[in-house]
Amino acid sequence: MSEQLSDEADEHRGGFPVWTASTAGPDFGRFVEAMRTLQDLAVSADAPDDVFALAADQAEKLNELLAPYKAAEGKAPAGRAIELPGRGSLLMLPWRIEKFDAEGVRSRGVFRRYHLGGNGAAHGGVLPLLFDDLFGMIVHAAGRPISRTAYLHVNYRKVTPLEVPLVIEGAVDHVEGRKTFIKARLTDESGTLLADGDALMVQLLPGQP
Ligand SMILES: CCCCCCCCCC(=O)SCCNC(=O)CCNC(=O)[C@H](O)C(C)(C)COP(=O)(O)OP(=O)(O)OC[C@H]1O[C@@H](n2cnc3c(N)ncnc32)[C@H](O)[C@@H]1OP(=O)(O)O
Repeated sequence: MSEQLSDEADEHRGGFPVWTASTAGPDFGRFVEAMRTLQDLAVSADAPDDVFALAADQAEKLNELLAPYKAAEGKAPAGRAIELPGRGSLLMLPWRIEKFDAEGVRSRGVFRRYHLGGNGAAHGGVLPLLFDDLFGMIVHAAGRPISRTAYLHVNYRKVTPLEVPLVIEGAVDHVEGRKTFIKARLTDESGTLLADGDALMVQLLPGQP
């Protein structure tokens, strides 16, 4: 990430660094998808111990392969590969953005086995992650200065299923000075409301992390 911030940029970015999109090659996307499947299997496999021993050997080898390439924040393609689900970050939900403009942001995807909470439903903790990431994008798409979430409220209206195509959409509700108030809804493809949320994003002051 670039550390070269002009005074003018600082007014709109607080102490936030400048980000650039990743130019990762095609195999990065394949790697991320394989890792997502591995996450699904890591939380669902019921294998004999000798199979887990082999899996551990291979996972340790993979760690050895990648460890020399560990980079500072903003350098790795994860999180910056905007063409990939979840921007290529395993932390993010593997959803794809289909609308991104000043009127709002919409993305689609599924919760996978990795996101299981209990009795077939998505874990309650992953919904705020989905909403918070969307809220950050909404602020950016609306052309608001870089802001951080001051609060985030999620109403769980129905249990959220796994492996079912879902859509989340939200927009700026209103702005008061440094404060951007945002609302969003998570539905299934027939429009059934699963959760809705709202947040306050506060514009960073110059130098604020
Ligand atoms: C391409 C790049 C895209 C980048 C997107 C970046 C997205 C990043 C998203 C996140 O960072 S999420 C991470 C989780 N959030 C945090 O870690 C934020 C931690 N908290 C803070 O950093 C500060 O509390 C914060 C910057 C949010 C506000 O601190 P300030 O000292 O600058 O503001 P202040 O406390 O004076 O509050 C400013 C206004 O907001 C109001 N406010 C602040 N927190 C509030 C709250 N929790 N509830 C209600 N109102 C709140 C506060 O009352 C006040 O209202 P008024 O101006 O009307 O007086």
